Amino acid sequence: MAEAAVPADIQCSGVSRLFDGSILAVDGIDLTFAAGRTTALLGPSGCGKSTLLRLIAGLEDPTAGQVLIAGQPPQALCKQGGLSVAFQDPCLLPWLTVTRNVALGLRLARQAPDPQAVDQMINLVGLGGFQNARPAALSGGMRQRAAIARALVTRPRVLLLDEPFGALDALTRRQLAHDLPPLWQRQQATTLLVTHSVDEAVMLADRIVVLSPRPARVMADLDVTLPRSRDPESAAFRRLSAEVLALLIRGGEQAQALAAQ
Ligand SMILES: Nc1ncnc2c1ncn2[C@@H]1O[C@H](COP(=O)(O)OP(=O)(O)OP(=O)(O)O)[C@@H](O)[C@H]1O
Repeated sequence: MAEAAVPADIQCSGVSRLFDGSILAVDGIDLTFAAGRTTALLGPSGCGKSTLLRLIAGLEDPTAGQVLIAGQPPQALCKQGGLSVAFQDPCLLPWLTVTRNVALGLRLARQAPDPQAVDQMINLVGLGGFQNARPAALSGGMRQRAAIARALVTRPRVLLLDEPFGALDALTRRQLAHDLPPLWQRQQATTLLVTHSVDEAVMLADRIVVLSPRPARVMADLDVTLPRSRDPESAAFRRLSAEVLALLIRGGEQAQALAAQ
């Protein structure tokens, strides 16, 4: 199995999304995500993070502005099987084994069957020995490992992750956040990670974009220059975490002050 796909940059120009004529979820986002980098999107609950990710995935259309991936609309990359999405809910088909659930990723991306790649990916995510298990026989963390395997087996150029570890207990979350990111970093997919966890963002991302309370606007955009193999106990890590947390809190306070006017 080839390790890396050809990366693709993502360009959001003036992207807005209005729901039901009055709920502005995303407002005029101008962001470029460089090919092959991992960006964490952070923001308060309900601010529009998932909407922005869905717009980039081509699952929603913007009401203004446009999203281009490698110069094309997202739907073009989807049709070529170059874009994978993983959500908080692993969305496995309960009647299929792990192997067939992961192989489904290739089918949905219109790629040729590749049993060897499927088996290799299952082993890489740490599910070796569970190829014939059905989702009901797996723990929550194992199901999420299978979902990530399904997303990565296609070697996507763009990987969109919406709180992939969000529904897991703290220990499992930590374990998966340790085990799985090296796999997508090795594939060099352009990765966007929506998360509520400041520490997860600082641990995994090359860049952190902090969004304002709804409607989502870019409030801060930081490069994470800490070397890889980051130590969450180090002074530099703690300093950056505190800085990002302060930005989030400040954004929430500003929104409250505006609402009270
Ligand atoms: N299909 C829809 N129809 C109407 N409103 C919607 C729709 N999808 C999202 N919204 C609204 O848009 C806003 C942003 O929602 P979104 O799910 O993008 O936020 P989020 O930041 O991902 O939230 P959370 O962190 O809690 O998952 C919310 O007010 C939500 O109710």
